[in-house]
Amino acid sequence: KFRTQLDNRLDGPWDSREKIVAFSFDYCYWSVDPEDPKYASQEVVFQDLGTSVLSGAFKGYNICLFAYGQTGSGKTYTMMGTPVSYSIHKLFAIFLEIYNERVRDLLKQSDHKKPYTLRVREHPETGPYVQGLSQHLVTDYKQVVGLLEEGIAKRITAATHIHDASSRSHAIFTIHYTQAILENNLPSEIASKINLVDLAGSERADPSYCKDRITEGANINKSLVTLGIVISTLAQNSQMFSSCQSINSITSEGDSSPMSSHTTGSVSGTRRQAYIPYRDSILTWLLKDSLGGNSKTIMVATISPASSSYNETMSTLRYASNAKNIINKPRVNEDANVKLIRELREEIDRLKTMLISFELVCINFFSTGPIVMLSVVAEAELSVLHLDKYMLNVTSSFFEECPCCV
Ligand SMILES: Nc1ncnc2c1ncn2[C@@H]1O[C@H](COP(=O)(O)OP(=O)(O)OP(=O)(O)O)[C@@H](O)[C@H]1O
Repeated sequence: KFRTQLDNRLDGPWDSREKIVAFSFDYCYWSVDPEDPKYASQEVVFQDLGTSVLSGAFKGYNICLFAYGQTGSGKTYTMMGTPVSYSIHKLFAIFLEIYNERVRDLLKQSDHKKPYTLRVREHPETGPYVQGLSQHLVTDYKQVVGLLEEGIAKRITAATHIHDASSRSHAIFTIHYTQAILENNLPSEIASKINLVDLAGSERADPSYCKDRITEGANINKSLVTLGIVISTLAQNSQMFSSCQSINSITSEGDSSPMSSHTTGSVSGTRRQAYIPYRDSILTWLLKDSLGGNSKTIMVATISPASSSYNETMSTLRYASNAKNIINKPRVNEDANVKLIRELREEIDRLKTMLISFELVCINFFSTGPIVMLSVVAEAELSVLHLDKYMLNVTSSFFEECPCCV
């Protein structure tokens, strides 16, 4: 549990009352002074978060790790500076930045006289993607680091009041990881992706900045506001969903019939989920799946211990606290055909068991029945749907002829 103590003397020199605000998070790190015994190094952060990212991706889940926080509070350092070494097989990497609501490829050589932007499109099954983004094959960790460094060097930075080399764009580095496996003697593929998202720092508008800097700041703030709305709407929807789930379980406790829980489910279904404005910014559109869909998502909130950063710190903590209420629906991204074959095989096994139990019950009354049914099982290997049909036919004629049923 994280507990922060904030002094609101900043509100005015006359007010020295102490304010204690408590937030709960999964991990909390102190990394201000390396000499401090509580100091959390990059290795510690990696042990807690990085290893779960890698193992999740290895199991076939989409993973997203994104850093949110005030300018200069350590987002890029946390996201990009982790000194990890792990074995990598064949991966594809892409790296993009969103600057002033336009997407740029950070790994493609471009003619600087002609700044080009890429279009975001949405695939009905795989979701939003950037058209024409370069993909890079990587076979070892060194190459991943090389691409990261190359992209970071191309990112647009500028000096802010707090940070000399502040990132003025949101950056998304994605690793597509495909594993070929043999499951139940069937060749299969598990595809996952790891999204590392380094957001541009939030900062209050300063009228002393030049026009370009103000436009940049306005775009950064606009997309962070949209991200905030998306996160809080997703959190509300998730809470509504879990409260409906608990109402369902209470209602269905008194009635054991499967229909009753189904009916309650449809009642809860009538409670409308709020619309999520993903497409209001490129950032939220591209992170659609990571924020409220098929992804295990970790948010790293970076804050400054300076009392002058009180407002930004509170805003970041509220953001992160809201994000914690979102319930995502991660699933293993396996080959759809292999999944179907596995489910059909399971169904065949289930039906075979049913047939055997029929055989045991009726063997005394209808000696040829089991033979007929076993031949049906052989056919069912070709099509389970047909087996359902055959079963109905066979069992109905079976009972017509069965002496005890006549
Ligand atoms: N835990 C840390 N230990 C040591 N140095 C750090 C740590 N976190 C950040 N820094 C240093 O602080 C400076 C700012 O960090 P960083 O660039 O990561 O901030 P940021 O939040 O990404 O800023 P912006 O949003 O403005 O781009 C960098 O020089 C970085 O090396």
